[in-house]
Amino acid sequence: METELINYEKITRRIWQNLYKKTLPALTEQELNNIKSINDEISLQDVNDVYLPLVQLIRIYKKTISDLNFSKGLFLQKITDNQPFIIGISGSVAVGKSTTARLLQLLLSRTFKTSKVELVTTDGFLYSKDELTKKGILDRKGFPESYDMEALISFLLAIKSGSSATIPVYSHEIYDVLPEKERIDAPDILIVEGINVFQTSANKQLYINDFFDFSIYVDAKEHNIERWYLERFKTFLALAKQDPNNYYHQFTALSDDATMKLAKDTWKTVNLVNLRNYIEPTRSRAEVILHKDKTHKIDKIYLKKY
Ligand SMILES: Nc1ncnc2c1ncn2[C@@H]1O[C@H](COP(=O)(O)OP(=O)(O)O)[C@@H](O)[C@H]1O
Ligand SMILES: CC(C)(COP(=O)(O)O)[C@@H](O)C(=O)NCCC(=O)O
Repeated sequence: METELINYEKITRRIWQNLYKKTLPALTEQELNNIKSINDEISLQDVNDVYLPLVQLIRIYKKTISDLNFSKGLFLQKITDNQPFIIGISGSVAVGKSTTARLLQLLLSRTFKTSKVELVTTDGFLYSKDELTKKGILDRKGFPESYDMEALISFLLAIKSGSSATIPVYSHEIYDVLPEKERIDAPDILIVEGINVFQTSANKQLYINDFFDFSIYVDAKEHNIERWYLERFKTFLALAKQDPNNYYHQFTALSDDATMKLAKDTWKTVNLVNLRNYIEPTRSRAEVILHKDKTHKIDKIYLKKY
């Protein structure tokens, strides 16, 4: 990885944690509880050492972009509307994108108290199971062709121009897109999380990246991500045990060995192939790469130099 990332400043955790000048007040008990409710295994040390400096860096980007837009307006002799600040988060299936995104949403809401911070995941833009079946790509779920990228771009266009918009919602429980949509009220800050957010759209006129004011890639070694995928699979099965409507319910009758074999096969033939061919190649589009060790602890941070 080192040789590929020559345009990044590599920052050790020890250096990074000292970049935070403690201008934000310490987290309250209530805020710590809220963070724990996102994922009770989350390390609060990571929140202090890694996420608070990250929020401070985002604050710098936000201010710089807002100043630039103001100056552009002066140049054009036009009053420009305040555009929402959009953050993209990518990385492998099961690397911890949603956990990172939800934590960031909470920390940004706390930092920008008067701002509305919304979070969307691109899973909702997957074609439905019926559509994937019709296209003959049901076994390609998560690959670029399985997403309606045009719809994702239309959504981002609406939000960037200050409008509200609706998004389709994906459910891991039913393993499909839900019939009802979710309304996203014009936010001040939007976080867009998904494996495909640094990929190009089919018509290539607009890149999703063009909408991002800040971007993060969550990274880890393949064998660690595989383990997290298998552990999450087991959690999904445990939750599905009492619920026959849950997609994972069908696997709860299988032996432990058989379920683990199934999950390992899915990882190897679908998600790992996707990671190597389509997700990891987009890593260098991120401003910041957060690298996690085997315990989910962030051990290295890379910040784009140019
Ligand atoms: N910081 C973290 N600390 C502990 N466990 C985590 C952390 N981030 C993710 N996980 C666990 O790793 C698995 C994958 O995380 P998730 O956020 O669902 O990944 P993604 O959205 O990338 O698919 C889940 O089981 C989650 O509980
Ligand atoms: C819906 C997904 C493409 C998106 O992944 P996420 O990062 O949200 O976990 C993925 O979870 C998935 O379903 N992959 C297809 C193969 C599998 O069942 O894991």
